[in-house]
Amino acid sequence: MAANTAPNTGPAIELINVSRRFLTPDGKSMTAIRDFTMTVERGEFVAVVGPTGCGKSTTLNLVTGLATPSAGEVRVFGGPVQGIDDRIGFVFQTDALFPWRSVIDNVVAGPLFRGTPKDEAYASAREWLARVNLSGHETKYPHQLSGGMRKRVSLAQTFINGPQILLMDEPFSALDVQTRVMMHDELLRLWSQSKASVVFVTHDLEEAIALADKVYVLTAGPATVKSVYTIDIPRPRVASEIRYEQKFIDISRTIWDDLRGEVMRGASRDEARVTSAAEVAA
Ligand SMILES: Nc1ncnc2c1ncn2[C@@H]1O[C@H](COP(=O)(O)OP(=O)(O)OP(=O)(O)O)[C@@H](O)[C@H]1O
Repeated sequence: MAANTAPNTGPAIELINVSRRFLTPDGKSMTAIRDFTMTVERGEFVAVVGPTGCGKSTTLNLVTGLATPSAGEVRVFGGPVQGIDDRIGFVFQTDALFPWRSVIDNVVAGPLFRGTPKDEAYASAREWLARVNLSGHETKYPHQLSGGMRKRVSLAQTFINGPQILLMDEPFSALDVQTRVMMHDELLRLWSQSKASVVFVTHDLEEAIALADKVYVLTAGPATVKSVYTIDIPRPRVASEIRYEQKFIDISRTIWDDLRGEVMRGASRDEARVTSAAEVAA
């Protein structure tokens, strides 16, 4: 496979005054993101929180190239976004596991696709499965695993490719609370060894604070950056414990005071939409 010749300077990700508009089914223009500016430094963990439907996933799609900006500029390692970039890995809410493949065959898929020799690829997959505590489960199929185990397979499947940027869109939101907190510690451990730059989209403010170096609070749509908070809680962090610390509670209260207004604004707009739709239908 050809070496990646994309530029490799500057911060990991820059969104500079980006706007993104979509056409609605009735032909009107709808602005999902407006004048959005965000910088993710190399090795930085950034969390993005905001009301439902405000435009969080669209920011990730702009980085992957799945969406193109209507105005402004998106840069990855100093260069424009051009097609699929093999330096970027993803973990989404729904698993991207092939149900017909065993656990190890799911994890090995990336390296084999990139041309890694078979023995080497399988050795690496076994190693990554050990790192996410799934040794002994290699030959099982996804349907035989719990939600948390499937998520750990997803992490191994992503980290095995050595992504320099990791985009995560509500990756743990389908898990129960206890499993989710365990996954936070798992993710922090893998991330601290990988030095990847992360953008983690979530509805869960506590999750954002426990994991991130910086938390971006977005406005109710169209999404703009309302505030950016630096989370000065030292690392390594134990996500399952720091949420009981006074400093964590104080940070949560400050950011929630800021976010609450946007959540209420988003909710009252949704309500108005439902009411007017009901009026049209009546
Ligand atoms: N391809 C598209 N075509 C038309 N509209 C779109 C498209 N993608 C997103 N939108 C709209 O843009 C807005 C923002 O969507 P987006 O999925 O980015 O929000 P979100 O904050 O991630 O949502 P949620 O919190 O529900 O996950 C929404 O109103 C959505 O309907």
